[in-house]
Amino acid sequence: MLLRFTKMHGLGNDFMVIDLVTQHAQLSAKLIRQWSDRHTGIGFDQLLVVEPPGNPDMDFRYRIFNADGGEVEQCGNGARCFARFVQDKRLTAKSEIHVETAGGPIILNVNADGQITVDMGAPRFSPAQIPFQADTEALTYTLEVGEQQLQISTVSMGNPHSVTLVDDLDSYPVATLGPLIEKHPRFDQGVNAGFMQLIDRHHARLRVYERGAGETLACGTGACAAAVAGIRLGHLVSPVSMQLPGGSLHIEWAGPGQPVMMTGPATRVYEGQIRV
Ligand SMILES: N[C@H](CCC[C@H](N)C(=O)O)C(=O)O
Repeated sequence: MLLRFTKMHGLGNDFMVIDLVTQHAQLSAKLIRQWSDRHTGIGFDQLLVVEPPGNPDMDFRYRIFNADGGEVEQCGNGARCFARFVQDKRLTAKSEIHVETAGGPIILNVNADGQITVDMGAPRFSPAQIPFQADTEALTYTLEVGEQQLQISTVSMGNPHSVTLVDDLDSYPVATLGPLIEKHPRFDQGVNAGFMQLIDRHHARLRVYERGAGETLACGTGACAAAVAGIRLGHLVSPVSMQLPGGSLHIEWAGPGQPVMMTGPATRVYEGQIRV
């Protein structure tokens, strides 16, 4: 059987997107790892799956799988591509789309200028919600990483994030420290390791070594987590322009209990078919 898919990206964070509303396929971690391979497969950071909603009040279910085949709770860049995809495929005529994810409900708005704004829900901070092993909740924690002691913030956007402030992002050893943080034993379910350089009160630069995918050109939930961490520490003020290697995202957060609003592009690359 041939399975139709669309290759898309959000600021270079790239995706295979499949519609399992009008198609049927049995996915496995092994098959997803084959598809994600950039030499022998399609190649992507994440696979995004569109399904009918479980909750009748929602428009769709949105499932996310990392390149390593693991299913995860949330993907911000993917959410913008999801909105573009379901409109392109005429799966909805709505411009405000309510979506259920394993990390909680999100709301996608396709704006007149073609940018997409996502209500990512409220960030969570307690160690149990990350999850992260710590005796009490704090703004920052000391994490033993190799020979170093890093100061990190932790934020859940439905998926787990650590944020480390650095002075010089370009020379920072993300390739070395990223995987050590990603699989650090204090993060029971792994973590996306963000590294942020402050520019001014409304601007910062960010690199993210993603759980299950490695360093990506952009990470939407990572941008949200870093902006929130910077605001909580008093270094940043909403709105924040978060500059990633693949481009910038506009992040707004009005404070505890409030949703994080992320705005950015979604790009179609090509339509494909693969035999399953
Ligand atoms: N690697 C992430 C999922 C993708 C997040 C990222 N691509 C985004 O845009 O938010 C995780 O394991 O939680």
